[in-house]
Amino acid sequence: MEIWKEFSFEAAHRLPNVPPEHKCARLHGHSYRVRLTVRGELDPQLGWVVDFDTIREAFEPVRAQLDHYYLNEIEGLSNPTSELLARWIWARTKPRLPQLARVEVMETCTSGARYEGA
Ligand SMILES: Nc1nc2c(c(=O)[nH]1)N=C([C@H](O)[C@H](O)COP(=O)(O)OP(=O)(O)OP(=O)(O)O)CN2
Ligand SMILES: [Zn+2]
Repeated sequence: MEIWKEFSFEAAHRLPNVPPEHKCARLHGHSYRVRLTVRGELDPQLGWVVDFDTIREAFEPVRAQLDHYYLNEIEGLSNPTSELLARWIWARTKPRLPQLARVEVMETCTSGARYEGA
């Protein structure tokens, strides 16, 4: 079974590798949303896969590195596209949450990226 929990953080970024006339070459910000999906067996006694709070505890130190920062200044995020941000979050969260199955990053209401470890 899969369960998920959603988070949000505010951050600024620009995309350094797009043409200078591209809108994302300019500094701008997003209210990012992150959905973490965990896959596992249902505990018959507790009736859940993992406590939602376990997901929150695993992600919070990672979220704290992003919230209200300029993403381009963070190590490993010099080109902070949704795709690379999803991979960055996976690399830092998976060791803390081994059941993690999917990271989804929603940069706007209509755009996002999904990463499942490959
Ligand atoms: N594949 C990707 N394309 C784009 C990314 C990205 O990370 N991966 N990022 C951007 C920009 O950061 C931009 O801020 C978001 O793009 P977009 O969805 O075009 O944003 P809009 O709010 O302008 O979109 P609407 O068309 O108004 O829905 C660009 N591309
Ligand atoms: Zn953007």
